[in-house]
Amino acid sequence: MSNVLDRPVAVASHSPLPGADEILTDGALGFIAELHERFDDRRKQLLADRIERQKRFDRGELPDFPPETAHIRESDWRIGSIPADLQDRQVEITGPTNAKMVINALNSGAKVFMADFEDATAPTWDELIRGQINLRNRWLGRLRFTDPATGKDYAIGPNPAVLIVRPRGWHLIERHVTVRGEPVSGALFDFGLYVWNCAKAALEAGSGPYFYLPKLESRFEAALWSDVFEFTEEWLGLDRGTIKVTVLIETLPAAFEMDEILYELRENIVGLNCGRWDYIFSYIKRLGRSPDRITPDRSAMTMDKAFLAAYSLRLVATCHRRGAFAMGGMSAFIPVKGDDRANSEAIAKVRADKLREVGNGHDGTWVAHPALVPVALDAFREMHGPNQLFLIPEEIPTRHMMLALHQGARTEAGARENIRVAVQYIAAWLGGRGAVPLYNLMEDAATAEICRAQLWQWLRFEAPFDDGRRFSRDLFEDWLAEELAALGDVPNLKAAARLLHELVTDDEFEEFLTLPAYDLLA
Ligand SMILES: CC(=O)SCCNC(=O)CCNC(=O)[C@H](O)C(C)(C)COP(=O)(O)OP(=O)(O)OC[C@H]1O[C@@H](n2cnc3c(N)ncnc32)[C@H](O)[C@@H]1OP(=O)(O)O
Ligand SMILES: O=CC(=O)O
Ligand SMILES: [Mg+2]
Repeated sequence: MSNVLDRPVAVASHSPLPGADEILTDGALGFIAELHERFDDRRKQLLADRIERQKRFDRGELPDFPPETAHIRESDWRIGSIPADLQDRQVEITGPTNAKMVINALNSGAKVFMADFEDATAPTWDELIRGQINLRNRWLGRLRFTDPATGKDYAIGPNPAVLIVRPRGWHLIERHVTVRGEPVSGALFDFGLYVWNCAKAALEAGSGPYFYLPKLESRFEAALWSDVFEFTEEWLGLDRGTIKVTVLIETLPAAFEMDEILYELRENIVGLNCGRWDYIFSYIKRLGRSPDRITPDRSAMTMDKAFLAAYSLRLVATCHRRGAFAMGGMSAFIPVKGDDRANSEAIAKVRADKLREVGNGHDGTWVAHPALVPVALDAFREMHGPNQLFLIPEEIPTRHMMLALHQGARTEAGARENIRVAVQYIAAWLGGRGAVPLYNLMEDAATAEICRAQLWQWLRFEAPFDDGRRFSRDLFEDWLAEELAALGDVPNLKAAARLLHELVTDDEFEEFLTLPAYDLLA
């Protein structure tokens, strides 16, 4: 069902969720319609530009620092002010927006909670709307939850984490809201609804409308966000620069425009973050058709080596020169239940990852689970202060280092793991869950993208494995069938397997697995 109003706004909703009418007001929908009318054509053009650029990468072009913006990289300028409650970003917990997790994350002892409508969320209408209601309730001081399974009551305690919201990337649409019959952008919907409903309440509470921006590919995409913010601040009567954002550098092209992204967003930006999982995915996606860039097993691509190490160091150097925070990223290890030894090993790996980030000069990091907050806080105590903005590394990784491929084997175990993880993750996503624990690792949209992208790349080149075999269509079909049989009766597994099969065997590389998956999402 949809209502098309004259000043175009349309909302289709499956079920009347309690509280939805309080956030989906005429004012909020009118504002989202304004965002759509003003900015959606540009969004679509920028997505088309990504595809054009991909054609050049496919012909062998490699990312480089744009010559036309050398003046931005070479001149001295700094970003605008950073609010008091964003000065200490040492440990940030991330997670989906359901009430229990929001409350647990706010109470976790982390400095910041990033409420995620992107990698950790399967964007069903109910999940999105409930998430927005929960975030608004946080600012209205009325967020509560009783777990029906345990009867336990949840409420926000003293000193909650600072709230930052991650809207979806530019590529996704929100099909339940249309303007002149066209679905609006998921990013503009998530951003618009939150900022409309919560900006003033957040400011009154001494915080502000803070966002993480995912999956940007260029300075032009940053400039689009900047214009969205300028318009929003004017529309809502906020001072210029009230909205504050941290941009994830999680695509290979964006890593070559970090200065430019900071510059375009200088009124609103406070830092960059190493979104390592999408970054690996982007490396495979953008350069994956080159036979000399066939990646090794996912587990061999670690942050201390090759293109990942180079980009972390370059991000620190770029940010600190401009007075911006250089955030680390997410270690995928999570606590292991019922096995003390495996748990200690997982914790030790997280600690080592966080100490590496401190050593690289990062100002803070991400964790996926409340039990990891003290581990990361302890590692970041090594910084001897709330941040390391004063630290400007002298050696800045070169273009060559930024493109260096990880070395390592491709193995049957690695391929089977990619199949198992991708298929189970897609099944969970189709069931409405965007982050899941699998084999003692946190898996979300970004990590699952790596799995399916590697399978596609290996199949395309019949990549050699360590045992002398090459990864062929027959092997893929056999291993997929065997892994599915071993998994047994998992909800949505058949649909997930069909989608994975299509993604891996198609000649074309699908930009995001969540695009075809969204068509299947109930
Ligand atoms: C690549 C990227 O983009 S990373 C960012 C996106 N990804 C994420 O945000 C993932 C966040 N993490 C999670 O979703 C979860 O921790 C998972 C899926 C990895 C693991 O989930 P589970 O195995 O169900 O967690 P587990 O059972 O250990 O949870 C124990 C308790 O901690 C809570 N918890 C777990 N993770 C979180 C979290 N990230 N935030 C808040 N609370 C959490 C649970 O709600 C549960 O609370 P309870 O004891 O009150 O019932
Ligand atoms: O969003 C974070 C990532 O690693 O991807
Ligand atoms: Mg990501």
